[in-house]
Amino acid sequence: MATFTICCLPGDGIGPEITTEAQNVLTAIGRQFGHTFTMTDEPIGGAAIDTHGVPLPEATLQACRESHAVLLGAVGGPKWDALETAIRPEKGLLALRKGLSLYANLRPAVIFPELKEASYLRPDIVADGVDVLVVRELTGGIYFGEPRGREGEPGQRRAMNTMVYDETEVRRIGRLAFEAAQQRDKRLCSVDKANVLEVSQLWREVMNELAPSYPDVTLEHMYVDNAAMQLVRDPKQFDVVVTSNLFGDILSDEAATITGSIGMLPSASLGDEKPALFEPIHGSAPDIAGQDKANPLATILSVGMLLRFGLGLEQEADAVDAAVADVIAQGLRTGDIAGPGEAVLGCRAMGAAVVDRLQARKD
Ligand SMILES: NC(=O)c1ccc[n+]([C@@H]2O[C@H](COP(=O)([O-])OP(=O)(O)OC[C@H]3O[C@@H](n4cnc5c(N)ncnc54)[C@H](O)[C@@H]3O)[C@@H](O)[C@H]2O)c1
Ligand SMILES: CC(C)[C@H](C(=O)O)[C@@H](O)C(=O)O
Ligand SMILES: [Mg+2]
Repeated sequence: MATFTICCLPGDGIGPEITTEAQNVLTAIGRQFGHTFTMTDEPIGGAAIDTHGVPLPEATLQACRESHAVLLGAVGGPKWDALETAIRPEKGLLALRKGLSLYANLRPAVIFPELKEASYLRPDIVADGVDVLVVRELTGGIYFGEPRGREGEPGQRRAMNTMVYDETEVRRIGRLAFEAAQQRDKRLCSVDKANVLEVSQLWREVMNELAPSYPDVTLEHMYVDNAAMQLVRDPKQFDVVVTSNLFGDILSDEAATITGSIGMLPSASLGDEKPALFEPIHGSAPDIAGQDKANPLATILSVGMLLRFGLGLEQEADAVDAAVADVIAQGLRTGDIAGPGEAVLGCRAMGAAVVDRLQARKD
């Protein structure tokens, strides 16, 4: 029994809707296991631009630093699309990840047995299940490299981003990925573009240097273009995938096709220090915002990761994962994972169903 401070950042679009459901699950876990989760909502993204003029107010970053873990909904949306890059809502999220030194983003793509029909992949491909962990480097690469910006001459606009990795940055994400593979099926695939990019050649060298320290793990390398194809052609060949910031962003959205919906993919962003950050991999889904249509399960599964990786509460995390598995097994579906003719629940009803299952499992 303990008291934990959780800094919640609902953000924009569907962010507040899915965060509310995740907070209800956390409260239910607290009731069940005798913990107190003190949750405070802080502004980030477009919502913070509207109220504070910046996407990551200093007070938000400070509140995150003073918490045991951070739970984020999503940021961004058309309302802020015309803003210059420096103050776009997404900038706040990137500054938060960098500000908390969260260099490792774990994105598990697991197919629930009852959702095989919802998968975009052929039935024979997902028949035996799929379980891939994408380990995405999160605070380096082309997202943060210098120089960046706009230059050029009249009549010829030019823009620039730079992909940079230090060996230290590659080594620390590599270690984490090897260790993750040791806990799983002991297969690590490092994804790069070493046939073209210097940065990828360094990435590959460092991964190869690490390999002898993990003799139980099989390391292979794959070019990102091939990896994008193999992920949907034969996802079972992958156990843990480690890759750079941009490649990981793209491949993890692609991995969502395996599970049936991006609304099912949670994530944990970890550094060497606490607090860590937990968020669904999807965005603010402006097309369905405010309509009670969003799937809250990616955010609820992120609460599971928060309990496991952020607070070290394994049993509590297992309870969340089991409750989500139960509602899926019961046939409860939001619109994004519903098959033809299946009844569709809203975001609130799906969140409430998970809370009910937690209660039922306890009784
Ligand atoms: N971590 C984040 O906060 C994050 C991540 C990705 C995109 N974004 C931002 O979100 C905004 C919209 O981006 P986008 O449209 O490219 O990506 P998106 O992930 O928001 O939406 C892509 C598609 O997936 C659907 N979708 C997403 N989450 C869903 C859920 N929980 N339930 C059901 N359907 C869901 C949407 O309705 C949409 O059709 C942009 O401003 C983008 O920069 C933020
Ligand atoms: C919103 C954007 C900055 C973000 C990213 O690219 O990291 C998002 O796509 C994600 O996957 O979390
Ligand atoms: Mg993304």
